[in-house]
Amino acid sequence: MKKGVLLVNLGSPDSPTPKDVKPYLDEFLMDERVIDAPKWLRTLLVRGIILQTRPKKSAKAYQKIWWEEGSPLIVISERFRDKVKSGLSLPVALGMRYGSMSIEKALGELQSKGVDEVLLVPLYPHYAMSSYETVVVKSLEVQQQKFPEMQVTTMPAFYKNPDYIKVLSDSIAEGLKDFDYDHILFSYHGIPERHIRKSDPTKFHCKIDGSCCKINSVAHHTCYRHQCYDTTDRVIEHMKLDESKVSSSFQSRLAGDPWLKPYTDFEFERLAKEGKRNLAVVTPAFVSDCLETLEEIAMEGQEQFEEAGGKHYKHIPCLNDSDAWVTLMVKWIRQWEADQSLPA
Ligand SMILES: C=CC1=C(C)c2cc3[nH]c(cc4nc(cc5[nH]c(cc1n2)c(C)c5CCC(=O)O)C(CCC(=O)O)=C4C)c(C)c3C=C
Ligand SMILES: [Fe+2]
Ligand SMILES: [Fe+2]
Repeated sequence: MKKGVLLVNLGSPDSPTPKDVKPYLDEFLMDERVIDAPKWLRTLLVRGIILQTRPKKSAKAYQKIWWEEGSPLIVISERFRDKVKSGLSLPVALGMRYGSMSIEKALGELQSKGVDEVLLVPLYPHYAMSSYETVVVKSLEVQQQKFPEMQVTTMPAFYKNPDYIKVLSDSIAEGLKDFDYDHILFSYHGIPERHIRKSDPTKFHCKIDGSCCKINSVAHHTCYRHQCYDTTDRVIEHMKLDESKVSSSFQSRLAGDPWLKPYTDFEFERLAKEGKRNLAVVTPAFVSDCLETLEEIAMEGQEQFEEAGGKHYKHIPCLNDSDAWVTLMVKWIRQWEADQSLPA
């Protein structure tokens, strides 16, 4: 069999205009793992309400961060793919869960190179039904329908892998080199609390009560909240940080039901009001900078923190196409190529 790699990230609209943002948001929010209501209700919510106003608002936000070459998330993911590819002798393709750079096109590219054994790499460190799981389900659906001769192996969420924690910690240390922080906020993308309960295979462990994520359980394999806190704890340990100067929060919520707390925007205010003057923010739920880090955190976050009395603010970039991150991905892929082993 001939091996190849499929990297998958979330995707972006084709351009930062309402005309292109609308179909992208439609595909994204009509995903039953993102808005998990019955189809009739999801259609009513998304097409009847959200898509009436959000494309215009989102397009404005995209315009603030858009690069000459295109969407930062796409451009960074392409640079990452190219660098990973140059460290390997097997084909590497990049697909997006939503938008025009589809998973189908990427698998087709691998097929045209004779690949029939694929390592699927969802570019998310943590498991959530709205990120990692939907990439896996969609990729397997496309494989079964269009490429039945292919075999697919999936890389697990790597949030606690010691090599990943080292690469993340080193990137944070680099970002803090010229910044005399008095607090570091780990801001993760939020999800509705309901999704945590839905993904709990025991159906009783995850109570989101402050302690369940610390008590050992099989539920942690699919508990996004546990995995986020675990990443923060491991970085604290690796970097020997003062625990009292670090906290975690969840950003980017949509209106409606309760999302994971504490909410990042409320934390900016709380930390400033508590007298924190110099705030560093790291966003480890994303491997590539994107709308949610470049606009919501780097731009809006700074404004919110400073308005509440904060003085100095620094967003530490994601791993992006840094040499250390590329080298680690190449190492994981080579291990799979050699003996099928996957990072744990
Ligand atoms: C950690 C990864 C992500 C999870 C989990 C996630 C859940 C999630 N997202 C929405 C709604 C939106 N997210 C949007 C942008 C966006 N989300 C992620 C990652 C995760 N989302 C990324 C990387 C991006 C940026 C994409 C880019 O092009 O840069 C958007 C679009 C922008 C906007 O209108 O705000 C929406 C909408 C939900 C509802 C959800 C879980 C239920
Ligand atoms: Fe999102
Ligand atoms: Fe949990």
